[in-house]
Amino acid sequence: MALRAVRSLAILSNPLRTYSTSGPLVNVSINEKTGIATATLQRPPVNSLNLELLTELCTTLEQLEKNKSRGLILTSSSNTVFSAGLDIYEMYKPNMDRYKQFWTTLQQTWINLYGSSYPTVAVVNGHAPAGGCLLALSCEYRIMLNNFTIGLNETKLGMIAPTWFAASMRNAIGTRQTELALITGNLFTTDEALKIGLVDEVVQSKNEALEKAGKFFDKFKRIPPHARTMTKTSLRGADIQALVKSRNEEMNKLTAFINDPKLQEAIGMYLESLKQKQNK
Ligand SMILES: CCCCCCCCCCC/C=C/C(=O)SCCNC(=O)CCNC(=O)[C@H](O)C(C)(C)COP(=O)(O)OP(=O)(O)OC[C@H]1O[C@@H](n2cnc3c(N)ncnc32)[C@H](O)[C@@H]1OP(=O)(O)O
Repeated sequence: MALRAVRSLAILSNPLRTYSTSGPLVNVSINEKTGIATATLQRPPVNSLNLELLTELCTTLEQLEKNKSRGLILTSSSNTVFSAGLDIYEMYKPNMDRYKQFWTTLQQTWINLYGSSYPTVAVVNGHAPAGGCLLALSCEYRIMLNNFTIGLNETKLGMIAPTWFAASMRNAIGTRQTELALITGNLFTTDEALKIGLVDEVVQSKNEALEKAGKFFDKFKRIPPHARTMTKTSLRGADIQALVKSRNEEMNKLTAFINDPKLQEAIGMYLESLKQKQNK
């Protein structure tokens, strides 16, 4: 908390610096006038989150923090998928060293995004199941285009959403709705998501979403950044601390979980069903 306060106070005195962190999987552009960064996920066909994409995103978020970013818009280069969630191939017959690196990077990406000192908006311009929904939930504000689905559907896949996935959802829609959403593994339509507060606004086009995102950032023009950041930390800090404390324990459980032959069989069948869908 104290460190964050010092860092956020520094925002008041440091001028904005320009920098480039674009990589092949995450394009980063900075609006010179507003200082707002846009990170666009670009791993076709569905922006599934593999180790390489997560590493780029994690580094981008670290750079934005270091450079005292004014804000971040997280979006997708696809017209139909924001992110299909974790890359299922990272969990299917995994190499255990890579698997551990993958989870460590996912955890750190969440810590950086959920706990960022700068304001964050997800422009959800396509489907956002599971890990895709997690990314959106980790932002402060979600603007979604119509006719897509979003939710933490892990139970439908025979998996469990980790506690910090659940905490991110609870932060947005409260305990009751989170419990219902998680046990049913529901994927919400855009309108259903709006109704329960899983997204904040529904729009018809990406341009409209970007315009609304600008209005969200404008709200902070007259708010001292340190007050904003400390308030965010007071609301989200406990969730982050809970993961920081249980990181190793979680890794041990995940390792045992992923090596269960029944789970591997289920993942294999799920991958097959996704492939079959394409053949229809
Ligand atoms: C304390 C410790 C104990 C806790 C234990 C925790 C246990 C682990 C927790 C795991 C949490 C998991 C989180 C996840 O994110 S799992 C991933 C869930 N995601 C999904 O189920 C989405 C699957 N995809 C889709 O529904 C559709 O693809 C989508 C709607 C997103 C897009 O549809 P579209 O028709 O546009 O595209 P296709 O379905 O045809 O897909 C195109 C190709 O992409 C492949 N694909 C899709 N999704 C994924 C994915 N998530 N990973 C890898 N690959 C994916 C798909 O197979 C197609 O491939 P081919 O072109 O090769 O056929």
